[in-house]
Amino acid sequence: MSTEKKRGMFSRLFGKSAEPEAEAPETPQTPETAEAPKRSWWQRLSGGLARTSQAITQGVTDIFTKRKLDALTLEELEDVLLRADLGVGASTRITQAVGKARYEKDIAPEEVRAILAREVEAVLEPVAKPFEIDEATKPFIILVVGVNGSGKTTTIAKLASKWTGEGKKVVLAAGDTFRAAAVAQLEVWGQRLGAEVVSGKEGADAAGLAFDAIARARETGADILLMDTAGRLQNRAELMAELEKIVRVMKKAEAAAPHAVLLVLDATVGQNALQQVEVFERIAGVTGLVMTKLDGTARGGILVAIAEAHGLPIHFIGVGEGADDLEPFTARDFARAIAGLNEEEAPEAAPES
Ligand SMILES: Nc1nc2c(ncn2[C@@H]2O[C@H](COP(=O)(O)OP(=O)(O)OP(=O)(O)O)[C@@H](O)[C@H]2O)c(=O)[nH]1
Repeated sequence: MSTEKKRGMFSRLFGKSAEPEAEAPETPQTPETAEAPKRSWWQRLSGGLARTSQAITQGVTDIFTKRKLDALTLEELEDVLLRADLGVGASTRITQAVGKARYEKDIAPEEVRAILAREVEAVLEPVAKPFEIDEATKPFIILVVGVNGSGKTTTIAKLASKWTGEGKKVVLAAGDTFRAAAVAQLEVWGQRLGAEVVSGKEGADAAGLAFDAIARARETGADILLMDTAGRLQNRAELMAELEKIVRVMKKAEAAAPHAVLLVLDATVGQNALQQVEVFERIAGVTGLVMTKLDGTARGGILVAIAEAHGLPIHFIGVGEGADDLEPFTARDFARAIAGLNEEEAPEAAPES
């Protein structure tokens, strides 16, 4: 990505210019101090998933308004789910579950959407795992991998913002040594967030940089080391070999490293994401997924297909470019949002006896 683009990305993330200032601001701008009225996570999630949920709800309404539930309407429902990229397995199962409900009878579109939400939640629940940082392991070393432009650097900035905001000491390693713009950008973010950035010269060996970054994070008593890497297509053997080397060298510095390997997936790439998971998992030992750009697609069901196919934990999802637009993944909220249901009301507190 060009330097210009990266600058735009910075201002979208933190509402500020990406240029380092002559004088550092007294209080770094964080999402908490930004002036825009804060939308709740549900508002951002349902807003971000609007394209997917509209495609599904419109499809369901068109099919089931004034028509009974039979083989033809079920087939049409399955097509709507496949178009939203939920994958064959989940689409077939959901369709069967709807079929069982009221075969040969009328069914309201709302009822279909409720069944859909329930079934999607059942697929996602086992993979919706909070990202855990072992506090006893310092530095906790996180390697961030993915194809070009999937959102790695943005995700690192969002996570670093979250964790520095919680008072954790974070070191960033600018492992995308191919692009000077990426390194410069991470340095600006580091400055803003008060996180040290370890970087090398353009074209420097990324594995060597990883080794140095671990040493530096240790020296400075950091809680977390977030290691960025260059984007690489999963079918480019030499780039995947370089990634293998990064992992190998990290282990020389710290036998248990990396403690977590996050694969950042761009939801807009559709079914190709399934292959990305397979290759990155094999090469780098991916421990969990971050799915970005769910706001940029009507095919957000891909997350369901990935959950079914791979069973890897999904830790975070991104539904926009702002620092607040990345949140821990929860199966129920996601399922309700793509089925076009409302936010679930908090259960009322039990009356005191
Ligand atoms: N709409 C939207 N855009 C996002 C999201 N996450 C990241 N982006 C945008 O995606 C673009 C690429 O993000 P980067 O973080 O540069 O991606 P990268 O993986 O580091 O890219 P390379 O270093 O080129 O491999 C930027 O314009 C980001 O603002 C998201 O959840 N929603």
